[in-house]
Amino acid sequence: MPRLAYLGPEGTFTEEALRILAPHAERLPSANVGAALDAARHGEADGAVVPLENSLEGGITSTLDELARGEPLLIVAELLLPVEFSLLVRPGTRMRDIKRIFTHPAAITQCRNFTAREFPDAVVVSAPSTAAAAQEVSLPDSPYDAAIAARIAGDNYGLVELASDVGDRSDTVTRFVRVARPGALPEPTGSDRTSLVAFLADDHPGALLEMLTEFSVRGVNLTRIESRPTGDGIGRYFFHFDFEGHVADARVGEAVSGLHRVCSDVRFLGSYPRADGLSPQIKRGTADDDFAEAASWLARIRGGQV
Ligand SMILES: O=C(O)C(=O)C[C@]1(C(=O)O)C=C[C@@H](O)C=C1
Repeated sequence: MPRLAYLGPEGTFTEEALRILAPHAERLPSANVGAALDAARHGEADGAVVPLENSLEGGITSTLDELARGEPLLIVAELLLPVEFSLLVRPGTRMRDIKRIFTHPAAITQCRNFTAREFPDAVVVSAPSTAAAAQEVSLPDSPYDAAIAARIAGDNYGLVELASDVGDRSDTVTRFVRVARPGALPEPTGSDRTSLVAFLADDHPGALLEMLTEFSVRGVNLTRIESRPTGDGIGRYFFHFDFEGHVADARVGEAVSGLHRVCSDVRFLGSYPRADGLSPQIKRGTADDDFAEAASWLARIRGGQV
């Protein structure tokens, strides 16, 4: 039975994602994303499940930054999970009593219209996770009056649901990934995604375009690009890329090795099956057979067979 670390405590959306991704795994709650990834890195867990991207908010920066540094980890699976937030209170609390709300920063952003409309004067404070907020609010002497979290977190910690589906959009989805220590990659399925982090060799006009060209000329479709600060000063950024295909596909392999040539560093974060099951459109001349045929043609002309 694999042991998987996750952003805890019990009742987070991440736990729900883990239960779906690995129903038989032993679940090890961690205080934050960094701790969950470190548990996987140091062998206290066999892997971890962490949030990576939200359909409203974009990349989950704590995860993006943690995956870009420290001992490398590989993404081996992904899951798309609809997220529905509830307003949870201790029994007896009424709407008009709510002055201080506790929740995860991602939930603060996703429920901004609701909190501004219903509680214009309330303070909304960041919690380590939505379930950590619910757990805290359940304490009789908590300084917070309400948590925004999954309904299940309310059940876990004895809270009452005062309002349901309080997110600004009812169709919000978070993408979660399962990571493992480096090892064999998941087999290509024909519906795969690859992730990596690329660091610029030097800052010059067109540097980003050079990276994008490596994908474009091989017909590799990007599904996410995100710049994150390196921390070395204003204007210094590195780039997260997600794109269609598996590194075993010729066009993807060529694009990744092209990036390796033009960047100072490329950290490969894995090739894994896509949760949505979509297959890439293969542009003319970029199928595996096209690359193989071109390679044998090149070998022939190099041998003087024209
Ligand atoms: O706090 C949680 O319940 C989490 O699993 C984290 C998280 C996130 O980081 O995006 C996951 C899904 C929601 O978008 C809100 C919070």
